[in-house]
Amino acid sequence: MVCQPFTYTFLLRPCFSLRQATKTRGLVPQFSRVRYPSTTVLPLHGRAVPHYPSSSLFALRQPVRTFAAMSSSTGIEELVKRVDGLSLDAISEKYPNCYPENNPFDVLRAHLSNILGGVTGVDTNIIYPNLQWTQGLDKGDIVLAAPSLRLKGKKPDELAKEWTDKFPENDPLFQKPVVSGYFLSFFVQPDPLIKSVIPMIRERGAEYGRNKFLGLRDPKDPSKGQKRIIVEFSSPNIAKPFHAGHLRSTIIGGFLANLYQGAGWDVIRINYLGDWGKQYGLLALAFEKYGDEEALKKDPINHLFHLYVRINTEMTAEKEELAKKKEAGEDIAELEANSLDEQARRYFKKMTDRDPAALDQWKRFRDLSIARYKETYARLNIRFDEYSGESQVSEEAMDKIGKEMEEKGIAKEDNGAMLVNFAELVPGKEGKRLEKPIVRKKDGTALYLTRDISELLGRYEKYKFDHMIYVVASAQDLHLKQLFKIIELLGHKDIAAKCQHINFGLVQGMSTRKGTVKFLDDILRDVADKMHETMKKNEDKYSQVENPEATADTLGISSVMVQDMSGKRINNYTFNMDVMTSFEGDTGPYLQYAHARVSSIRRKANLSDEELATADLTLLTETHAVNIVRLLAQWPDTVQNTLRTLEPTTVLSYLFKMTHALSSSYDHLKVVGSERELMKARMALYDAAHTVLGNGMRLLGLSPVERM
Ligand SMILES: NC(=[NH2+])NCCC[C@H](N)C(=O)O
Repeated sequence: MVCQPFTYTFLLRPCFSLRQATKTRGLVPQFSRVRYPSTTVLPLHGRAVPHYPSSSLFALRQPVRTFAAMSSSTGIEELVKRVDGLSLDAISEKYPNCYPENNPFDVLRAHLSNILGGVTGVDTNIIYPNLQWTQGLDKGDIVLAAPSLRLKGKKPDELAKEWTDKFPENDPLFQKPVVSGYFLSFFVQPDPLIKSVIPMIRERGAEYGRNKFLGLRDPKDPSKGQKRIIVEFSSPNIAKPFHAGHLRSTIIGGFLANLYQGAGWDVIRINYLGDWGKQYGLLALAFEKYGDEEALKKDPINHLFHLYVRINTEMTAEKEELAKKKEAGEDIAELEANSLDEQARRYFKKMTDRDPAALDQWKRFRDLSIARYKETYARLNIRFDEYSGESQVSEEAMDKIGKEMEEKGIAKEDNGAMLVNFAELVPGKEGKRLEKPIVRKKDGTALYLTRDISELLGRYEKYKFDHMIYVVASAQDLHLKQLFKIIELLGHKDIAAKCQHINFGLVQGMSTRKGTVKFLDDILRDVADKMHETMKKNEDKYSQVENPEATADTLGISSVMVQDMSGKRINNYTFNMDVMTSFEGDTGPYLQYAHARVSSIRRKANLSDEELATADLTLLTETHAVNIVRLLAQWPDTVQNTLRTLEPTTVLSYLFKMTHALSSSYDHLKVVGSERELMKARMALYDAAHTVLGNGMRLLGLSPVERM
């Protein structure tokens, strides 16, 4: 299997090499292309006094006010108002793709750029995208690599020192930078950060981390509506096992759909079932022979699978038999004409000819299977807007496209079949790499690729999407490349450009305890059982859990999902039930435990919302408390960065950083047993952490548990 190289040069990492430093273009996704004229900033003993021209462009840009009006922003105002002349509107006017109402780091970067503009003499819009994340809190909150500003003449180390000396002594938001080589590390002043971030999280709740403006068609004018994205994922094949590839597609696709939804896109989730082809003719035959109505209704997925396996075994035996006879010189023409293979072909022909009885039968299989899939997806917090599938692609549409491909010289006849010889159509190596796929068989039937071509264009007709993501294993890299290229060759370069294949590696060593058949339900049941056993080991705790089965189920699902999301998508990983269900290490159960623990502190503290809202946050002075807040402040930026990496691990690594900071803080920041005011302040902090952990877990598709 050919794996695609991983294309993201940096994820959460700051630029620690010069090459990276000069290559990376900042942390904010460049969704909107609006660029604003650079403005004059006069640093005045740490007070940046921005000058904003009132050009007609700004007169047009009303949304800033709309943004502020749409979100209650008292928390973030706490941060902004510390700096004279700084305001939310001023920040979003000056810096592109900046949403300070949603993101404390946008405020911090804007203010820091304003200061550094004066200190370095470099345009603030060049500085802003070069302000990077740090590798850890000990390295600061923001880092700047001096060479990234591309000033000629002086050595980067010297520049870094010079800038540090010039940096204002008493800046309200930043301490003096720390220099190491040519890196300047900036540490945020704790007080304004704590007083803004905790209230901000309280105000925004589940919205903290979301940014509805990113998905607007025109960020300047919300009335123009949202951008639309189709996420196609899961896409199992009826009557065949739901294998690891489908599981990964389901997990990653569900996450991506949530991610875009949180960014304000109009998200359409499509499940493109494998439900068409000769094998479904064979399945129908099997049902005629051995089908059992009761069994079908009770467990359609398993029943159909067993029929499918049985008839396939028979068919293979029959084929061998025929081959032997043929070798022995017997005339097998008649036998062949009545073979299972031939019967299946004829049955499928009836289906494509829309024979009502044949179609009815097949539709029943499909509907019953979908009903069952839906139950399983619900356990994973997933629902689809559309169950599409290979069967839903119309023969007429495919005929039409087939003719068009022929007319345009894209598909050519070859031995009765139609194929696309990419080597003749696309110059260079790419043409060769795309190979020579068939789009019509000799007998006139369409193929997987043919159906995908029609389906893609049909979806565009129907949804006019701005973007479409296919979450499919990297084993199908070639298939999707061929698909997108054909769309392009058909003259739809614009549509092809909107399509993206999100691929992923293999899962190794996955089999259920009872056998090797890997239906999603079986996998989840096995993991839940295992989780249940683990829970039972701690008798004390176990006796306190109200509904251990349900909790074990949720924990089991979290185990599978977290293991899947731990590495980069393209990496293969080994399905290891012992590792994933352990409470040690960065696992699903550990993440759930961290969340439940904060809930339990809140229950024990027994403080009202009112008490938390009015807590005196100046009492949070310990390094542990400050560090938790620094991490909490990163959450919206992490989500925004995830829109660029499209990697669940970007979110997951953040969440684990958060859980580690929490677990090391408990001894230092006791809630129960502390003096009342301190108790309130600390609980307000932990409550904010609870919100952010929950938001992150839900974004990944997990169901956070309050007790376990
Ligand atoms: N549009 C697509 N081809 N999506 C992927 C479908 C995956 C296919 N059902 C399989 O199991 O391999």
